[in-house]
Amino acid sequence: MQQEETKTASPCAILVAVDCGEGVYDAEASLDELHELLQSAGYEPGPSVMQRRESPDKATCIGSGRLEEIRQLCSTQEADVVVFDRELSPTQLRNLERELKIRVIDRTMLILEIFASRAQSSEGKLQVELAQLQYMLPRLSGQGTALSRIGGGSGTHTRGAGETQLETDRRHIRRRIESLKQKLAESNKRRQNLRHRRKKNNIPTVALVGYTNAGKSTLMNALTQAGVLAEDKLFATLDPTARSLRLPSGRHVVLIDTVGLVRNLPHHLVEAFHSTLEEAAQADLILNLCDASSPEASVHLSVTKDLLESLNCGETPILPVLNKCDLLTDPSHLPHVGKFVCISARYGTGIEGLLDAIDQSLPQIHRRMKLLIPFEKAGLAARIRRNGSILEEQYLPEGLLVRAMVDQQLLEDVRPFVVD
Ligand SMILES: Nc1nc2c(ncn2[C@@H]2O[C@H](COP(=O)(O)OP(=O)(O)OP(=O)(O)O)[C@@H](O)[C@H]2O)c(=O)[nH]1
Ligand SMILES: [Mg+2]
Repeated sequence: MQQEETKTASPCAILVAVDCGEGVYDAEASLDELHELLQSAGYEPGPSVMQRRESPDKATCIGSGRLEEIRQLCSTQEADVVVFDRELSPTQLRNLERELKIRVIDRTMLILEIFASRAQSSEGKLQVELAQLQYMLPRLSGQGTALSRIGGGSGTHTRGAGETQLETDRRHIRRRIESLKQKLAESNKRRQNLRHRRKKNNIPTVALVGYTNAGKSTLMNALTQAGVLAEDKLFATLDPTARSLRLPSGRHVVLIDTVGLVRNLPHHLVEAFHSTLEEAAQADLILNLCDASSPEASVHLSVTKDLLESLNCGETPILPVLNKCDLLTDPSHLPHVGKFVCISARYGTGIEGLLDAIDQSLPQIHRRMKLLIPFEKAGLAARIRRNGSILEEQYLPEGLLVRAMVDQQLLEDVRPFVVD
């Protein structure tokens, strides 16, 4: 008996790119990325359609000929969704869904969807929900489909006198947006307090920034496995994406993981993640991690750098870290980025070099302190002098009383001898 053909479990998507010749837009590369984004969102990418035109059609983004082609494709491919590789205006989205009688999403909605499924920390979840609601608010069609997709649920809210369902939904969303903003402001405050505490304790922060899939989390884990991750005695409450790390010099730093980037990151998302990304931009050192085996590595590095610059990273040194070097067959394919470190986070190659580079790239900070050093620890005074300076010294029966500028690297060692 012939087996009945079953449709694959993942929804099938038709990809659409409209190339209007904008300077930096590379339709092919962007479509490839859309392909990957679809896969990571759990879709099955189907055929793609590309159109070059002077400007996007105001009503439907693409021309009527291509629209017909997509309609055909949808039916032959039994597609479930059509994905546009650019942002669609509320009008375009509405018209396209009406014309194609199928779910239509744009690149931004897709990215937001991925973020929503990935967000782990409660703050991350709030940030993504805020971005989604802000994006959807003007795009509500009144049919309730958009809302139900992002978990808002439509038709369940009490309608005010004379209100249409659409108005009710909008009112509900606006209220939720306000409440999300408030919650985020609170957690932002908590984060600021943490940051101040670290500053006071002189603990430098190192931010791990980079394109999605560059290997940031793998690197975080590699550092843990290398045994260099100190248990966080110093900071009782680190947020889930920050960890304490001890460098070979003995200096402690806080390593911050950040949200993965993609080109044309939806601006709503950047806005929602502003405080997190800004924290990264304000770190003492930024590691710009990229997948060195990707032919797009240079683009990825510059997308990240541009974003950081838009966040006023100012004087913060940025160290490019080329990851996945185990996959590199031809080293001449490395992106040209000046000083950089090559590693393989997966195999732990180059991790020591990276830690040394972090040590060297961090600004050397000296701290003024008063210490009572027992005579048997006289060697410590010599080390302080070598890496910093002793401003005043006095011999007491208990030991040497000094006022000194102590190098960051020695902070741990001198801690037991600090006097107020
Ligand atoms: N071959 C190889 N694969 C690696 C290396 N580092 C990471 N990967 C793989 O790359 C993929 C992505 O790694 P992640 O650590 O999740 O990347 P990420 O930067 O945290 O990604 P996002 O969380 O999406 O921003 C995983 O499948 C890793 O196993 C490496 O050095 N070599
Ligand atoms: Mg990650």
